Amino acid sequence: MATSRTAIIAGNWKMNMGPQQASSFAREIIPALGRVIQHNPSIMSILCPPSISLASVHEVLEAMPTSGVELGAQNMYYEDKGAFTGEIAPGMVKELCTTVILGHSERRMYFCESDELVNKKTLAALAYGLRPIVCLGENSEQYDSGETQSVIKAQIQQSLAGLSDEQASQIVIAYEPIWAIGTGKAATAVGAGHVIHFIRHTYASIYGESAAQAIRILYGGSVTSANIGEFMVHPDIDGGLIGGASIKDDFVEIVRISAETRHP
Ligand SMILES: O=C[C@H](O)COP(=O)(O)O
Repeated sequence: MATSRTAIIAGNWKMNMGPQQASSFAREIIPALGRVIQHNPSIMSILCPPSISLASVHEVLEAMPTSGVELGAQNMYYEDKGAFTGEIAPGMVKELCTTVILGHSERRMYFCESDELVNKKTLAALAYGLRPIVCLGENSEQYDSGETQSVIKAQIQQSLAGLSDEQASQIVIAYEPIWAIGTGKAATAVGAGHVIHFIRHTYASIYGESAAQAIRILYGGSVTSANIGEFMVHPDIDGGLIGGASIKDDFVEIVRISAETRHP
């Protein structure tokens, strides 16, 4: 189906690049990203450095106001403020960012984040006018035993519960099969497209067809410039959440190829 959804290529730098390195990498890639985006309004790009490096990348973006590149955080807490040592609040993120990644499988795995917590964070992000990129995905055992759809359905029902009609059209979902993250074994575009189609269908059963058609659903897991084109031509896939390749020059190439191959 033809879509007017603006594609998103987001770079999740994970725990790489402190403020100085982030600033110098940002100065290197933002002008090149800006040139691609300015010629292709159907695509947007979001850089998500570690929280300690957000301010330094923000400073670079402020010096290049026409680039169109946006800034995102990799995580945040849901409370407004207070005694939550080590956490950052939605309002703090909002001062610098448009976007926040929530419920990444590494947060779920290493920091015991539940769907319930991801849901609280998602509602808080929306309340603050942030664009949440909510991550979903099955692990390799679940994939092997054919549980992908039931796992994904439960994650949607719990992580994305309680959205208002307006909020339901604003979120972004990233489908990231855990077995594909950082392994070099990306899902096939057909396989990812199939699950993403299921995500949209499940979402429609909760929030209606119009919201389901409005939201962007990205694929993530071992995406590089060598395979992004295959995902971007798929009609159900609205972009990518890029890990390892987002901290290399390859990221610019990924955005360029995405702009050229985005399905009509
Ligand atoms: O958030 C990004 C994903 O975890 C994908 O990471 P990757 O591109 O290194 O496989």
